[in-house]
Amino acid sequence: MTKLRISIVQYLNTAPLVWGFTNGPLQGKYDLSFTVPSECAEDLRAGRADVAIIPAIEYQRIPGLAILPDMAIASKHQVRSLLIVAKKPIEQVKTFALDSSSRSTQVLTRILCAEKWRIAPEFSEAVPDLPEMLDNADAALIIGDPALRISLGIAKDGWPGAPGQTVCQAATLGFTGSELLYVSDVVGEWRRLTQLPAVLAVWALGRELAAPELTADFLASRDFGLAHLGEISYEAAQDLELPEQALEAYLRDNIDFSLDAENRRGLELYFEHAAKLGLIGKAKAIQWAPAKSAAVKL
Ligand SMILES: C=C(O[C@@H]1C=C(C(=O)O)C=C[C@H]1O)C(=O)O
Repeated sequence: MTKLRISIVQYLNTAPLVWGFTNGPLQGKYDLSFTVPSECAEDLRAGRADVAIIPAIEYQRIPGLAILPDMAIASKHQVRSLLIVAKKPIEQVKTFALDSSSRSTQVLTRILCAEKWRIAPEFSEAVPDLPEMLDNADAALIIGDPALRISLGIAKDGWPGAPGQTVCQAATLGFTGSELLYVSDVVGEWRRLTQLPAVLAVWALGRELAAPELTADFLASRDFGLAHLGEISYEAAQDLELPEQALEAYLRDNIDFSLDAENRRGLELYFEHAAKLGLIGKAKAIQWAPAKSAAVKL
């Protein structure tokens, strides 16, 4: 039998979800590939993958999908790896470069601009290179490990600005075209707007493939990952050349790997806002893949 193909986000935040597949008892069972979130969605849409972790908004844009229950890349209060970096206070921003690896957070950013900051900047997409983005726009959205690296840098050298913002010298982030940069955490801003968490990514697959045994493998892989956060952080610290303790704190405190009731409410409200702004059609209800009644422990 050929192995199911799984398309996986290459950032650290997804490592716990797949640790059972990459470093645990389910190693070798599936055919794994790693890329940025926007490409994971394209892999599923184009049939290059059978299962993918997709930006949550893409569930609304790709027909015929089911979502695996109880798991996600979500964040309750502050995420640290989804950042808006602006050359001026956010209310004055007129041009905005959006990380082309992102789909979910691009939409969150547009919602925040329209409904929180009441600005209507001109948006463009760009590869995640902060100095280049800020050479061409007043503000930039950057996601994933490159954003986490920025967060860890400004934790040392920045200072608090307006509520939820950090201000730093532009030079701290390797940018010379302005004196100060204003950094906002996208989940922090979303939480202040809605009092709810943000769900960034979900496991999705074609409905015909959804089966309790498959859901059970993904849940078991996630639980195996959560039991090995120390090991995951140790390995990531070597790869990313970032401090192990800070990476472990990020995985424990900033990322939430569940789809609990509060996260599901956050996700539904997000779909409603996106539909209201015309970024998706009318939001469709979530079709869940079936699960076994009791979790399996690896
Ligand atoms: C928390 C994050 O969430 C990611 C953000 C995504 C998006 O903006 O489309 C998609 C997948 C997630 O892995 C992150 O990458 O830092």
